[in-house]
Amino acid sequence: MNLKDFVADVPDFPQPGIIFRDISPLMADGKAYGEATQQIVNYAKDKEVDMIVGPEARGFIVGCPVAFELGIGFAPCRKKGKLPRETIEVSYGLEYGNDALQLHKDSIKPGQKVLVCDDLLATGGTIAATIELVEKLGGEVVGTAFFIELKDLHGRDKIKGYDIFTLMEY
Ligand SMILES: O=P(O)(O)OC[C@H]1O[C@H](OP(=O)(O)OP(=O)(O)O)[C@H](O)[C@@H]1O
Ligand SMILES: Nc1ncnc2[nH]cnc12
Repeated sequence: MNLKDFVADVPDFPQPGIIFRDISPLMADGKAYGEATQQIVNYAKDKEVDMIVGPEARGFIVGCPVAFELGIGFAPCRKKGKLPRETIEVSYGLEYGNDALQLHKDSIKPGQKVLVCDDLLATGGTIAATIELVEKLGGEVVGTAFFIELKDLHGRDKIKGYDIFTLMEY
């Protein structure tokens, strides 16, 4: 199955000059979504991962089924002001704006091995901020996994030294 057939390209969304890679068609196809999830599960299997962390919102779509398949927990990394209990926070830049991400202080225990999952690696701002949050809590990031990597935006340069798994490159 060519997973790229299940990704929609939307020109000029959310602003002129951006081609938005939309994974909604992939999620709508159970077989394609399952295959994409399974490939990340296979990548994670020999890493003895304790927890999955995914940044809001599309990181939940990728990370939650991976956590379920591996039989481990998922910690949501949310945009500022959404998590109800005590948090830590990091600000970051995106392809189209700036934001801040938070994790609950008790979501990762020191020494836990964490796999960070998201739908897409663009400039790398989101993944770098998520990694920073996990490490502030004492977690060890043993890998990062994405459905899509936008090579031209050089996101991987922001997370040099971390293991990166991507299913599709553009
Ligand atoms: O590598 P970067 O340049 O940081 O871009 C990638 C991030 O951008 C998108 O999220 P967005 O912040 O648009 O939020 P959403 O998932 O809520 O749509 C995407 O889901 C990644 O998390
Ligand atoms: N080009 C893009 N398409 C989809 N999600 C994104 N997040 C950041 N850049 C993106």
